[in-house]
Amino acid sequence: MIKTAIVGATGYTGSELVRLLYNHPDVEIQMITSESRKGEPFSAVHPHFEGLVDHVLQPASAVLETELDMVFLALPHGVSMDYVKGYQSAKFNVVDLSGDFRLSSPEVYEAWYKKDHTHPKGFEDAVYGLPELHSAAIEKSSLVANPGCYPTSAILGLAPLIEAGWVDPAHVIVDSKSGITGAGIKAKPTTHYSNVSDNFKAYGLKSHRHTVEIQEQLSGLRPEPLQVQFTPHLLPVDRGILSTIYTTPIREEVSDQALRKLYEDFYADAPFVRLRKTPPTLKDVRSSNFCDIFTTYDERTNRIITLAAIDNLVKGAAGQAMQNMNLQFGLPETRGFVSLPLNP
Ligand SMILES: NC(=O)C1=CN([C@@H]2O[C@H](COP(=O)(O)OP(=O)(O)OC[C@H]3O[C@@H](n4cnc5c(N)ncnc54)[C@H](OP(=O)(O)O)[C@@H]3O)[C@@H](O)[C@H]2O)C=CC1
Ligand SMILES: CC(=O)N[C@@H](CCC(=O)OP(=O)(O)O)C(=O)O
Repeated sequence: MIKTAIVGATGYTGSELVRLLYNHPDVEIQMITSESRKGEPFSAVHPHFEGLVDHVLQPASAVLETELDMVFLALPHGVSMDYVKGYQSAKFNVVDLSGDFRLSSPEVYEAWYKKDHTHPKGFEDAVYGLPELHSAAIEKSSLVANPGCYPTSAILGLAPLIEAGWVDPAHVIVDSKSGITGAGIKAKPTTHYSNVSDNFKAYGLKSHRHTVEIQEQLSGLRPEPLQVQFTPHLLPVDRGILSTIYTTPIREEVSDQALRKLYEDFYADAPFVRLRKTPPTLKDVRSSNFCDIFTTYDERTNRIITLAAIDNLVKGAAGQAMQNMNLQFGLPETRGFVSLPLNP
């Protein structure tokens, strides 16, 4: 059994990790931590786990005093980096759900996150945890930087087109919409009920930190300079992301049939990417680890439109983290995933 700790489990991704790991046949949830609620049962914080997961919440400092094989960090960015620094000589594997080690260098991080990085060495060790692109490196890594939710949908939607050189890399437009759990559990004006309910808005224009994450990952697939215009939006739903991606083909022959073949070949060994024949909806992937993709060519405008849908808490966070853990421990990527999409 993989003895596992979840650090920061009073938040949304932490509790989602517990929900998924509970059903994993090779995992024993050894420890769940919280600073703000330590000493209370996990199920007192998340009552839907009552009678299922009643572990007493430990302080995160207990991680280093316990025999563990696996630690998930479900902490805010800027907080995770110090934990990773403290785990340098530990024997367990780590998947960090924050953005602290996803980018190429501390300099790029500091430019986009507008904060200092306290553990630059982590960038040398961390592997970007998108299994569809980096499974071989993830298998060998003890520190995985789990991707952001928006980047997961955008990169999976674009990777086949970029790698094949089918589209103009200088003009890629990613228009994404996310449910409110993407913003974390802490109440803030932007997540206030009356600001979200019956409303819809764009935010982070020109400057959202996921722009550089998407750009860096896609740039690794192709030598030409790549420029992404990324605009996130907040939907009045609790979970789910739908990204609508516009690209301009630079090869002569593009058709729906050719696009389908390109994506099928690229994702031949990707069990969680479903190539859809119709545009996916959020509920088609809700609660599952699927990324559903639909792509089509519009002859009138000479554009390719690609849609990618994920559950931000599953494929966009906790599910992807469990998929990465499976790879780190030499298990099939799909091991332990039992939840089918929840629709309605
Ligand atoms: N929500 C999403 O859809 C996604 C989130 N992520 C990333 O995953 C990480 C966790 O996200 P999420 O679960 O949504 O976050 P939440 O805000 O819901 O939870 C974070 C938890 O971290 C703990 N924590 C420890 N130290 C601090 C601190 N100094 N300030 C605030 N909280 C602290 C808190 O628990 P306690 O105080 O009890 O210890 C809190 O419950 C983040 O880095 C986020 O960016 C990535 C992809 C998608
Ligand atoms: C709806 C919403 O607010 N979403 C978050 C992104 C969530 C996520 O994946 O963020 P990390 O890169 O920090 O892990 C945001 O835009 O900041």
